[in-house]
Amino acid sequence: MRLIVAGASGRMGRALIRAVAETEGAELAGALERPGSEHLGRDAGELAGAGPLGVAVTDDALPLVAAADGLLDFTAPDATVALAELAAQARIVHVIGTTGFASAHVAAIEAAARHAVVIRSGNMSLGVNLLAALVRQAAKALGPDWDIEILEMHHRAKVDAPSGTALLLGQAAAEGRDVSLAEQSVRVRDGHTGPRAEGAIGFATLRGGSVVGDHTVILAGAGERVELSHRAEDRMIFARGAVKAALWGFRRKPGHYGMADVLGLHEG
Ligand SMILES: NC(=O)C1=CN([C@@H]2O[C@H](COP(=O)(O)OP(=O)(O)OC[C@H]3O[C@@H](n4cnc5c(N)ncnc54)[C@H](OP(=O)(O)O)[C@@H]3O)[C@@H](O)[C@H]2O)C=CC1
Ligand SMILES: O=C(O)C1=N[C@H](C(=O)O)C[C@H](O)C1
Repeated sequence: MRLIVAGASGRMGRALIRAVAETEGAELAGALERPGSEHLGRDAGELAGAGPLGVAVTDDALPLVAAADGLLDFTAPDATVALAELAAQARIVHVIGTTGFASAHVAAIEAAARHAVVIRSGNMSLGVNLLAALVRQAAKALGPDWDIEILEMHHRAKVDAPSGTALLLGQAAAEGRDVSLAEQSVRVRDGHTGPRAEGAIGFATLRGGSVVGDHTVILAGAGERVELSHRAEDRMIFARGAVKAALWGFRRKPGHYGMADVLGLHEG
């Protein structure tokens, strides 16, 4: 499968190039960066520490998309929406790891998914997607008397909050309780907040240092607490998940899929 990596010089872009290079059945067909990037023209493999791959970083998406089978995209919301339109026109698989979308971005991605395979997840690791299934089960089993709080910590350069993973875990908890996350979520607390709202799903965000990604879902009952955690130690877990998703999506029918589809984690 011929794959393009967007945001090739980014933290994830470099990991994705290495993941494509190490995966049988995948081949690097292009590496994209924004116009003006200091990395344009460089060999993508050398940029990523994978050795020369004979693919130069470019800002010209059109010819790449026309000749590829899939696009791995961990960039930024506006860039992802523009790439979704191109991927849909070319009917190639678009794997989206980007987070921090507003509802208008999601609507544009859903429109693109009517024409091509889109696989989007706030976290492409096996561990977090298994954790989401466990959170859904715990929220359902423990019921509304147990308060749910989601704590996440990431490196100092992360620009969006709560993380895509925290929102994914919040969604799993809401599904377990059969409530709407949008109606129950409390994303910020400050000042005289009053007591905790009944049924709330709370989020807390920490930023600092080089933390790849830590998430804990706390279910707090009267006199006891259950904590379900995941700690990412290496960005390759996300990159390998993204390549796996692209291979899974190749020649599948158009639609908006998630990692639970790729990993077969849908349970009752
Ligand atoms: N779903 C998952 O499993 C994971 C998701 N992520 C998400 O992936 C995204 C990227 O993370 P990370 O690699 O750490 O971030 P980086 O900032 O290191 O990389 C982002 C890359 O995208 C490029 N980019 C940004 N905006 C544009 C644009 N408008 N047009 C073209 N290129 C653009 C950046 O270029 P420039 O530097 O020039 O701005 C950069 O090369 C984030 O949303 C993050 O939350 C991260 C890890 C795992
Ligand atoms: O920006 C990051 O680094 C990460 N972003 C994703 C998120 O928002 O959850 C996934 C991972 O935790 C790393």
